Amino acid sequence: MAKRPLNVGLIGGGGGAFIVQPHQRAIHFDGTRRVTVAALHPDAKIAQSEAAAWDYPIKGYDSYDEMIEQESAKPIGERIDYALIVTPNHVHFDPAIKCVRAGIPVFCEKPLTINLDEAKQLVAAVKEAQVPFAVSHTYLGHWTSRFSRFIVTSGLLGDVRWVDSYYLQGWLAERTEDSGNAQAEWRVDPKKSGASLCGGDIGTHALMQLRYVTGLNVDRVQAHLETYVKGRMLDDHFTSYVELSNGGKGIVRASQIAIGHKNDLGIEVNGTKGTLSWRQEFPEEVKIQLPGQPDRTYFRGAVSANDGFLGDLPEDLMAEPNVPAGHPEAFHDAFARLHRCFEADVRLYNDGKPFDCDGSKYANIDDGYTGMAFIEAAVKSSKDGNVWVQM
Ligand SMILES: NC(=O)C1=CN([C@@H]2O[C@H](COP(=O)(O)OP(=O)(O)OC[C@H]3O[C@@H](n4cnc5c(N)ncnc54)[C@H](OP(=O)(O)O)[C@@H]3O)[C@@H](O)[C@H]2O)C=CC1
Ligand SMILES: O=C1CO[C@H](CO)[C@@H](O)[C@@H]1O
Repeated sequence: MAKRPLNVGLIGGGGGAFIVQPHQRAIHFDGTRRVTVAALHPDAKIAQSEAAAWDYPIKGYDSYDEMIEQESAKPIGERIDYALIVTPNHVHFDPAIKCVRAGIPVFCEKPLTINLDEAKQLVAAVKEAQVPFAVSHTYLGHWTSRFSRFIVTSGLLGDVRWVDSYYLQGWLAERTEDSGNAQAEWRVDPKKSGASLCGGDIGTHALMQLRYVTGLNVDRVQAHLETYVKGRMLDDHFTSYVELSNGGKGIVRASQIAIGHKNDLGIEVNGTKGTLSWRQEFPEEVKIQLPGQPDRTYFRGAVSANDGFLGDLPEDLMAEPNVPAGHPEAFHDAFARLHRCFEADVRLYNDGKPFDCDGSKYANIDDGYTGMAFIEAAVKSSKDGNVWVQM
């Protein structure tokens, strides 16, 4: 029997907002989810006019408070099945905790909050309410990220010795915030962004990629937060040396002043038996290098078991919906995979059944918390003279 499409409510996203658009496309990707309602703007009038002008019919709410109150009063099937929070960082905590307390599952943009105290409160609320909660670490949604995780965590590269996880951009190399760029304006404001600009905005993606692909945690961090563009109150360049939970080490680094780099997120893992490398700007390829052997490049869609390096491949990995090799998947596919996996947990939740939300398919509330703990530790380390700080 055809499934009832899940109803999604947007919080934020009016006007020329950015990340709402890839999300709403990804929500509609499978036909099993759709956007039905939205609180698109802090100003009620604008929120309503933006909703009325939306590209397909949605119900507009004056505010997210009104949306949460009215939607949570409806029965499952009529109300929103989950809320997507795509507001600037300082407007994550309030709508997220209100949704959670109202029993509404949340798909929240990263970083989880603007400080660790908010993150702690949110974790407690999610644990108490037992609702599915996703944090939007986009790049885990690439099939090749899943594949990389399998390769590293199954021990095919031996023990992890060193990891370089990075996210390099150049769009804030000048005072972009003075040129009417709304996305830059709030990101450079500590009240809206949090204690770190570059680390919070994109360093958290690099940290999450490291933790996801290796299955390891960061135990200690020693960081340099630097500001190259004059007049900024926050870092636009972020470098951290980290100790991993298996005794290995690595670098989690990010830059927004690296001219020429667009969204250059990537990871290299050096194990005792080989090296894996992956870059999200070329998300169809995973490179494996083994001593004394020619380099191997695996292309999504063209991976087969028992090829002399890979053993058997996990059924759920191979069963993930994708298109044949050579028809490239990218950013929107990654978002869609995250929403698809979240949908599965939301459906279980709606049916009163146990759901996973275990971090293997998308980042969960604990991952969001870890991102904030990492930023807090890195900021402290940098301020205190680049000392080691325990996570
Ligand atoms: N996962 C990923 O790959 C990405 C994640 N992000 C994250 O997504 C979030 C949004 O970033 P981005 O899209 O670039 O930001 P934008 O500034 O483009 O969009 C934010 C939107 O939220 C609206 N908004 C602000 N306050 C409220 C409120 N109280 N109620 C309703 N709407 C509100 C803004 O309206 P107005 O501006 O008019 O106030 C704007 O429409 C950030 O947390 C960012 O870190 C961003 C890019 C990529
Ligand atoms: O999380 C993010 C990833 O992509 C964006 C750019 O396209 C970032 O700047 C952003 O905040």
